[in-house]
Amino acid sequence: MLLIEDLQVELAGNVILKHIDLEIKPGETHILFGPNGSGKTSLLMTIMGYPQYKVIAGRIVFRGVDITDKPINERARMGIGMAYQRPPTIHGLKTRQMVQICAGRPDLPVDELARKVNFSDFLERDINAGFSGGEIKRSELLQLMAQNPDLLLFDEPESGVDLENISLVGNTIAQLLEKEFVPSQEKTMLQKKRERRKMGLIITHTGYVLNYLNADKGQVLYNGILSCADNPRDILKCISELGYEECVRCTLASN
Ligand SMILES: Nc1ncnc2c1ncn2[C@@H]1O[C@H](COP(=O)(O)OP(=O)(O)OP(=O)(O)O)[C@@H](O)[C@H]1O
Repeated sequence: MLLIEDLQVELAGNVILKHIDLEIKPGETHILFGPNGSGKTSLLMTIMGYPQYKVIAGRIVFRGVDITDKPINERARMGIGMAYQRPPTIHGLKTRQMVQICAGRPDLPVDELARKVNFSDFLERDINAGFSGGEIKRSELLQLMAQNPDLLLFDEPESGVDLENISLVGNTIAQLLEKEFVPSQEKTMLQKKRERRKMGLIITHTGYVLNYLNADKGQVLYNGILSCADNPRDILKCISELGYEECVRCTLASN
């Protein structure tokens, strides 16, 4: 389980996340909505452990361990992985090598994994060098497939992806989160659902990803404050019809 309690985060002298409480149970996927600049990426980067996001109060607990002060590599080892919105280009490091590093083992069937996300032609290119927006998203997915973490953080995985590849991205995310399964005679759908352990936190503006997986909960981050918790499709409808401020109004009214 991921448990965030009363988290406050400062970036470049400004408090960008205020009193965040969040709980993601094993098997759950949460969706994070919010206007530009509201702090969504900052929340994911803080969970991942980037030191420039300074935790000034509160704590982050992952699988029962307080990870608030733990470095990124240790969090990754514990099973946290992230698909970034704008990952850096690293000249001199081939995509194939990066994928092997993510897996932590040299015998990974990289070519087989790459075929699944239509990325075979990019393995010998330097990581992210000249990749288009959509290619970056598939590269990020490939790295996550290799790492196979228990908590997956996705920062706008569908943005910039063309219509042909959107189902590939959506279905790959569903597979990574163990959402996709065919009910068998031995196990019912409910039994399989209960066995799921992967946790997900996905930032989306468009909500396309909701067409490919069943998300358990949606939340709105507005001005650094988590301000609504509801069915993600209901939140998306509310935002498209009435705007983000309505989510804040709902929260204020219910408190
Ligand atoms: N390095 C930085 N120095 C100063 N301010 C920063 C820095 N990085 C981000 N910010 C600010 O922190 C705030 C939160 O940014 P963040 O990227 O978390 O927003 P977001 O909700 O993910 O936005 P978007 O939907 O546009 O991706 C913004 O006001 C942003 O300008």
